[in-house]
Parts: sequence; C-alpha cells; structure tokens
Amino acid sequence: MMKAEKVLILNFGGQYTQLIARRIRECNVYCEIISSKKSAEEIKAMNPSAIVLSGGPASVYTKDAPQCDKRIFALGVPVLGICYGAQLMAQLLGGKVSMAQVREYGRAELTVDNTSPLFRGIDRVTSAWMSHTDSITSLPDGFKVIASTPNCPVAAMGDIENKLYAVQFHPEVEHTAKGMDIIRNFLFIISGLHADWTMDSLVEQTIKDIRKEVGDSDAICAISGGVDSTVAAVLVHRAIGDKLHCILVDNGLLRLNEAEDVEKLLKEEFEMDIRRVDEQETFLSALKGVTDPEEKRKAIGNTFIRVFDREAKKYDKVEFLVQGTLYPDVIESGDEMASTIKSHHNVGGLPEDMNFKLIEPLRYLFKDEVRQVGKELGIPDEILMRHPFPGPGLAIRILGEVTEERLDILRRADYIVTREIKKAGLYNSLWQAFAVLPDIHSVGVMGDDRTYSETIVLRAVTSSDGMTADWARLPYDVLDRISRQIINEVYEVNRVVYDITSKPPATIEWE
Ligand SMILES: Nc1ncnc2c1ncn2[C@@H]1O[C@H](COP(=O)(O)OP(=O)(O)OP(=O)(O)O)[C@@H](O)[C@H]1O
Ligand SMILES: O=c1[nH]c(=O)c2[nH+]cn([C@@H]3O[C@H](COP(=O)(O)O)[C@@H](O)[C@H]3O)c2[nH]1
Ligand SMILES: NC(=O)CC[C@H](N)C(=O)O
Ligand SMILES: [Mg+2]
Repeated sequence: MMKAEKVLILNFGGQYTQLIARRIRECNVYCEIISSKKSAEEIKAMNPSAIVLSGGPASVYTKDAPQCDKRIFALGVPVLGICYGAQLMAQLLGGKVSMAQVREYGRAELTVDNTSPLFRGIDRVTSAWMSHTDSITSLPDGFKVIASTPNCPVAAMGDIENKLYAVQFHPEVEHTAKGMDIIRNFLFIISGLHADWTMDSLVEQTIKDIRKEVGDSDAICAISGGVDSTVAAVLVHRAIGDKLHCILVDNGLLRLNEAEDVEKLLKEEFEMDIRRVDEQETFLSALKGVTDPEEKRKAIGNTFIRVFDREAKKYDKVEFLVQGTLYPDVIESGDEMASTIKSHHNVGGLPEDMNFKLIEPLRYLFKDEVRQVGKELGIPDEILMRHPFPGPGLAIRILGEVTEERLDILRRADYIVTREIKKAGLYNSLWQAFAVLPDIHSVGVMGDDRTYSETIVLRAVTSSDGMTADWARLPYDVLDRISRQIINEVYEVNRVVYDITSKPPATIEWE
C-alpha cells in the first residue's frame, strides 16, 4: 500500500518529539520521525506533504548545535518549526536567535493573530506551554510576527506565501490549550492534507513488515501478561503464527499469585505457544546485595536476556526477540540526543553482547494508542485495562536490598491496595495504584505495646501516557480503608503514608 500523504518530523532530540508524532496520528495523518541530518534530496525523495522541525536541548548559535539542510525550506513543502526547530528556521533563513532576557518555563499567556491561517478560529488570547532559554530576536525576510507572550515578542512567526511557520511554544503538549487546533490548522488549512489514515492501517502495515523481517526464522516473545507485551505478541502472532514462542518469566518479583493467574488467563484467551519459566532464584541471586536503582535495573535486564538466550536454544532457529517496548521506555532511557532519566530494563538495561535481533512493534506508540491497537486486534478489556507493571517489578518498589522477606511484605500490602481500589470502583480511572516499601522504620504503639516497624508508601496516579502524571485525589475513606487494612493484615507494618508528588518532578515509580 502506498501512503499518499506523509508528514516528516525532523528530530533534534526533544523530549516531546514523539508527542508531536502522536498528535499528528491523532489527526489521522501518517507521519515518520527521521534524523535531522538527512539532505534535502533525501527528504524530497521521501515525498513529504509537510515537514515539522522538533524541539531540542541545544542552542542554535553554539558550535555543535544540530542543523538541518537549509534547502528544505525551498522544496515548496510547508514547514512548521517548534521551539528549537523554530529557532533553527529563523537562524537558517537569516534571522537572529539569542539567549532571552527572561526564560520561560510552563504556562504563558499567548496573544495570537487569528487572521493568520495557523491560528484560524482560535481566540486572540489563549495559553501556551513554554520551555526555552533562547528566543528569536530578529525575523528573516518575508516573515511576520503572528503571536507573542509578555516575555517573548516572537512566540510565533510565519511566511504565508512560502507556507513556513514557527512557534516558540509547544503545541503538542496537553497544557497548550489550543495546541491540537494549531496542529490541525497546519495540517489541513496550510498543508491541505486529508484525514484518511487510521490505526488499522498501522496494524496492517506492521504485520506485513514483521512477516518480511522474520522470514524463515522463529521468534520468541517476552510476555508478561501486561498490556504491551500481550498486544505485541498477538500482533506478531498474526504475522508469523506458530513460529512465535511466548515465554513468561516468573522472576520472583511479581505480585501475589501473578505468574499462575497470568499464565492461566493467557492460555484461555489465546491459541499461542506460551510457556512459563520459573526463575525466582536466578533473579534474587542477581539482586543480592544490590541497592542502587540503576544497578538493579541493569542486573534485571541482563538476567532477563540470559534467560531468553537459554530458552531460545530450545527451538530450532530463533533469531528474534519480541518485546512490548513503548515509546516512554525508549525516551526515558535516553538516546543520542535526549537525556537519560532511568534505564528501563528492556531498553537501557540490555546487555551489549545480546544475540537477538529485536522486534518492537510498539516502540513508537504510547500506552493509550497500544490499547487502541489491542482493541483492533480483539484483545479483551480484562487485559487491555490492566495497570502498567514494570518489568523489574517489585524490585524497584523496594528501596534498598531486595530479599524474600521484604518481597513478601510488599506483596501482601500491594494486594490490599489493588483489592480496595477495585472495590471502590476506581481502578479504571487510575493510571496506576500500588504500594512501595521504603527503607524506613518508625515507632508506633499497637495493643499498648511499642512497635518499631516498616512503613508502606501508597502511590496512586492519573496520567494519559505515563510521561507526566498527577497524584490521584483518592477519597479519604478509601485512603482510610487501605491504611487500616494494611496495618491489620500486614503485621510487619505500623505506618502508611500517601505520596502526593506529581511527575515531574518525581517519577511514578520510586526507583
Ligand atoms: N515477567 C516477564 N516475563 C517476560 N517478559 C517480560 C516480563 N516482564 C516484562 N517483560 C518484557 O519487558 C517488556 C516491558 O515491560 P512492561 O512492563 O513495560 O510491559 P508489559 O508488561 O508488556 O505491559 P505493562 O506496561 O502493561 O505492564 C514487556 O513488554 C515484555 O516484553
Ligand atoms: O517495563 C518497564 N520497565 C521499566 O524498567 C520501568 N520503569 C518504569 N516503568 C513504568 O513506566 C511508567 C513511567 O514510570 P516512571 O515515571 O517511574 O519513569 C510507569 O507506568 C512505570 O510503572 C517501567 N516499565
Ligand atoms: N524546548 C526547546 O526546544 C528548547 C530550545 C532551546 N534549547 C532553548 O532553550 O531555547
Ligand atoms: Mg509490565
């Protein structure tokens, strides 16, 4: 199938580049993220209908700042520059960029020229999300200012005739009130695109691509029973059928009864080759004495791969490992341009001498998009609506050393949290809700006696993609029930506290 209309996003290493792609997909337009180093000829050969330049951490006026081929502005293809991309467009076309007098982070009041096609239909005063230290201080020829904030005189500029536009703010983030309208105006009014691309075309295309890539080989799939790996497995199974072998690893870091329950559920639902391997001891011994969060993640990532390596040898010709990696796992693990936040076990935690080629069909998607793909594939809600559970499991919810005893305490507390959240009918409205076992002992009085026991932290957040999150405003009576039941049922615990930090500045997990 030829994709007639395509938007290319040139990546300058912004934290939000994938979010731009996602917003464009939400407009039912196909898009691809490509390296900013491609030449104008290469880009022209890809036949884009529009181009977007992403944000990025560098400053355009420094020596090694990433550039793009200036001739792309003369291809006759509409271009939208965002933040770094806006600044680069200004500089390459003869304008000037310098460090701003006042930096802007977060919400800003934006005044737009709504006679410009980019802002058509938008109120003159609106709000936009900013994150910059540099600003455009003089415009290239042919451009005029089409939006400003109190601290940023050139919050947007445009050259109507050549369809070149640049915005200093981030239209792709949720907090820019009219962000989607602006993106739509760029795609539909300025670039004249049609909204004719859908998620099922993505599914179809991915199945074809996988079939071609795998060829005569076999693949194993690391399946956890979580949303991502289950969707990935079903997708790959559609492509290669019985040549796919799914392996569920009981790494000893799972929740109460999880391995058995998941195995049963998966086998009931799907006619795939699924096997459970018991590796509690392997993982626990790899974690012995390890207390540093990054070391834990890497130890777990390595152990997973060793297990998969060994399991793969049980089949004839396994060349591929299928993982349900999502985009937030990739971006937080860092890449050539973005910063490392934490090494997700399945990305940054992988050993260098791994023998598999990876198949990660969901690598560019966000969780809610994966749920949509899962729906297309007919996967039941019981699986699709599960809260995310990280591959390193309870190990990154136990601060300090991971031991059988501490796992056992956390497991019992966590079970109560999930049970009560479900009973209160809150499960589907939360991104995650779980217990953490920090390394804190405190004094209490129980049954007229002094205690000096463990603390449990309750963490519950709302989020749409896991990239940003807010702590959930759980009803007091639910908090109260959870607290009392943990203390009553888990005798090692004498205190329960609630984590009221959003992401950022905290992350969702504690390690
Ligand atoms: N216990 C496990 N056994 C086998 N593979 C696993 C296990 N835990 C994680 N993985 C692999 O690591 C990947 C990343 O884990 P992650 O928790 O992000 O995804 P998931 O478990 O599939 O979905 P969810 O985010 O809903 O929990 C999984 O998609 C899967 O391929
Ligand atoms: O498979 C995974 N492997 C990991 O190493 C990992 N670390 C965090 N998470 C999950 O990702 C989301 C964002 O988490 P953080 O805010 O803690 O980074 C949350 O939903 C986390 O549960 C992981 N998932
Ligand atoms: N978010 C961005 O793209 C930032 C661009 C540039 N580094 C600045 O700080 O102004
Ligand atoms: Mg998981």
